Amino acid sequence: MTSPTVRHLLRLTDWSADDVDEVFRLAATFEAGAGPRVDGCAVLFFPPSSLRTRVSFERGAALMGLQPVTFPPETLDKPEALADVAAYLAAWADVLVVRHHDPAVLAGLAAPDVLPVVNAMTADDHPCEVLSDLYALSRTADVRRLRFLFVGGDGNVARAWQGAAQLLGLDLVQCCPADLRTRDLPPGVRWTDDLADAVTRADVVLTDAPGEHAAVLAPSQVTADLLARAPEGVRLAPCPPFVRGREVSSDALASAAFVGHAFKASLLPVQQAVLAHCLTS
Ligand SMILES: NC(=O)NCCC[C@H](N)C(=O)O
Repeated sequence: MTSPTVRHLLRLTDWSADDVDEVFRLAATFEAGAGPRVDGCAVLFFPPSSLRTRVSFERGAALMGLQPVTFPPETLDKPEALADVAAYLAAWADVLVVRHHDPAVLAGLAAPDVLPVVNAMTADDHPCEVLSDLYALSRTADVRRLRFLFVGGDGNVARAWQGAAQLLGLDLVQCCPADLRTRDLPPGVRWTDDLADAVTRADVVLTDAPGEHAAVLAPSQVTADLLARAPEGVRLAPCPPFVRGREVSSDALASAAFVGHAFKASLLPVQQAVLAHCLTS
């Protein structure tokens, strides 16, 4: 349970739909160059492999008045209690943005409620990524009326979409072989292994890197032929880093359905909005 005075973003299901609406409202103001200014310091933890989320958090923080100070996540892997780390950092920092594989590290930093902790990806969640895609979609559609098809097995991006579906009542189907599916799907989220059928009812097709399951997921590659079976106007938003010829084909990425590059531009205003929302609680 978090204190009412410190708002964290550890997982989307800790938030309310009103929080998401407020983040989208704030994101629109940041996009228009009129977002609130929040002077202070954001301490970020990112591995060297991070690209998009790190650039957009660092740039976004700087633009809104927060000085970004970035460390590798291993900085948090010392025997020192995470509550002590948070208590010391709170003297100079206003918010922590953390990418770390272990969600317990984020929970440990958040537990003393001395400053907000924002999840920039763990092994089992990625809320900012999904908020960004939903914001991009919300600019032209009512996301609650769209049908989402996640093509891929259990994982952090799958679970982030499932959390969003649970919170916002989204129509979401996971499509993958049975033994890769998420076991504890939230109420309302469905599973199928029939991709050719499921795509006929998909307005938004989502993917994630297959990790160690590339071979078994190869038949689930999203191709232009597959997308041709989808309703008109279908959008393909693969989670980067995607690989042509693995979870998506080159012709799918060259098709009009592909919105990936354009959608990720929203990481900047959405993450600024998340920071502002957490800092103004
Ligand atoms: N765009 C990103 O922030 N990357 C998401 C990578 C998700 C992938 N399942 C991973 O854990 O590396």
